[in-house]
Amino acid sequence: MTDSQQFRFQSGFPKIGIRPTIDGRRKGVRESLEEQTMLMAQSTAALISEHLRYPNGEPVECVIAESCIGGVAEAAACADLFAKSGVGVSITVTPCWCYGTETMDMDPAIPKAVWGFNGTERPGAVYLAAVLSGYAQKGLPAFGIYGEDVMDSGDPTIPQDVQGKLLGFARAGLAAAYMRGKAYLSMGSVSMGIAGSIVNDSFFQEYLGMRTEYVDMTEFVRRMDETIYDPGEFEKALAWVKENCAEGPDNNPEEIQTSRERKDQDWETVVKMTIIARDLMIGNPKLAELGYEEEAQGHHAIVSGFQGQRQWTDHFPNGDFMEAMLNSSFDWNGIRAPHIVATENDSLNGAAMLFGYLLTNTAQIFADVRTYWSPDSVKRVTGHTLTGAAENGLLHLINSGPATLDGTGEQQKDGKPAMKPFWDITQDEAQKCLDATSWRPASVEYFRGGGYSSDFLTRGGMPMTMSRINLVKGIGPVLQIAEGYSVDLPEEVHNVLDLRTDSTWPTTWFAPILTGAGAFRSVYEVMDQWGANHGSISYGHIGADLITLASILRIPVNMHNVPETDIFRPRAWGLFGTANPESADYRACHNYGPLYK
Ligand SMILES: C[C@H](O)[C@@H](O)[C@@H](O)C(=O)CO
Ligand SMILES: [Mn+2]
Repeated sequence: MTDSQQFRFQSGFPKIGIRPTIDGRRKGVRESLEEQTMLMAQSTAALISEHLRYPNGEPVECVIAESCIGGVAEAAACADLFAKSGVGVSITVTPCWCYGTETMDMDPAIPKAVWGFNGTERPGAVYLAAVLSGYAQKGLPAFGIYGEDVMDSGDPTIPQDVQGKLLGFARAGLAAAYMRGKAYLSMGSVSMGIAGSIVNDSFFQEYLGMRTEYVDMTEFVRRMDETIYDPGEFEKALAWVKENCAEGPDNNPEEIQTSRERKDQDWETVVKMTIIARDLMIGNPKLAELGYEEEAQGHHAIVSGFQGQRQWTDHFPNGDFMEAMLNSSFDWNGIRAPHIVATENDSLNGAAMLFGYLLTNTAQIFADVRTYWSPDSVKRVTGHTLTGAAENGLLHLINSGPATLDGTGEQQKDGKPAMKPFWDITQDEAQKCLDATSWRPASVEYFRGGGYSSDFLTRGGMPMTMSRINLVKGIGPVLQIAEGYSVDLPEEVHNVLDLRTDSTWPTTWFAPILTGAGAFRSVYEVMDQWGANHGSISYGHIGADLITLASILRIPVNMHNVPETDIFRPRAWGLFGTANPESADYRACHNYGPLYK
């Protein structure tokens, strides 16, 4: 990892705190349980560190309480240790009965779970039920975990179903803990009246624990004019771009095409914009060496958005190259963690991208949800009958070039197209993503200031999840989720459909999985129920993790196609009703309110 990457992660990562709770009765009971209880804590920590990684690729760290927790004094000592150690998520583990309210984790801002060993020699699951009733009574949502099958006392293994819940909770808890205290950086203001780019400080502050930072786009002009960037990096980047970013044909009517000279100048501008946007987000120690200590600090941004349209793009090259490169897992500095940047400053799509990124450590595709192509419409204009995952119709996901180049699908997992965490991406795969992308001179009617849009076609067969946050006055944020697949169309069919729209932009053909109910009755219905013009698309079926994260943040989910058996929310959600989990979710989120209010 390069220095600038380390610098970016300098504020460190939240740890997972493990709390082994125990029956406090000495002279027999406690002594007989110490070893088994501590072992549960150790094996939980080992499971987490083995399977989960931080955004810089290092294993997630756990902190185990110094002693088992048999009562309030030990609970308080553990809370002190956790506060000192940077613990952001807690998991309580026990094989036995313990005293509920005396041993519980009382910190309201820490996502919490309890694993009660399912044995019958000692009643871990009875403690679990008792302490969860305490959490419900005290308004502190907690996740409850116990295995389906009864185990023998002293069995040190973690059953598969318990592993799944521990890891699912830990992934979502860490995502919530990591975004806390970071910033959304709004570069510019509202783009073309898009409501999601009215960056809402209450949403970020109260639901995500984040700041909102705002810079005017004139800051880019100042930094370009006054050379407030690393000129050495600029030269390196420009040479790399000439080598690796092939310019595609100009699609503009001949009379409005820009000159070669202007196009070359645009390349220089978009490369500078990319470096500047990154420096604005995370800072750059190099700027301090150049005499710009304040600028070197950056805005502590974990996600940003660029207004672009219209004032900027009416005069300067558009933000597509900058957004696409920052969102990708590689650039002239090599393979690295993606930066999360929302186009058109759509901060609500940016927040969904952030969720997807923190849950998977992979890049996210930003796209317009542009067109529902029914099987009949495709047949009418191309003569082609849609089959396979696409048989019920397709959504055309396409925007003016901000999508991550990882979205080409040129990386592989088990020989199939994939998007991977940066530490699993090979040089060859990064190169293939670049080679599959051409940079088309921007459509000048839309973008008077020129620039370049990335043009690629996502490979089919990737499991994908599209999500989006919408703000509803009177409710607050709600999350929508659609799991599905990217789809390959025969080349001539793709060309006919793509040429009807802006063919200089990247396309993902997406087929949501239908369930036959609600918004997932049909592909048409999914498009019709989408709450805004944009979606964030993640590799993999991550709907269950998104639902767990949303419940931690008290954001209700208004549509999803995740199988009910995969859904994991705090135990108290069931106390709001069990026959209709969707409306119970709304009532629970409303009851608890935002996590940081
Ligand atoms: C060029 C156009 O303004 C596009 O950028 C527009 O279709 C959008 O992406 C709206 O979200
Ligand atoms: Mn858009």
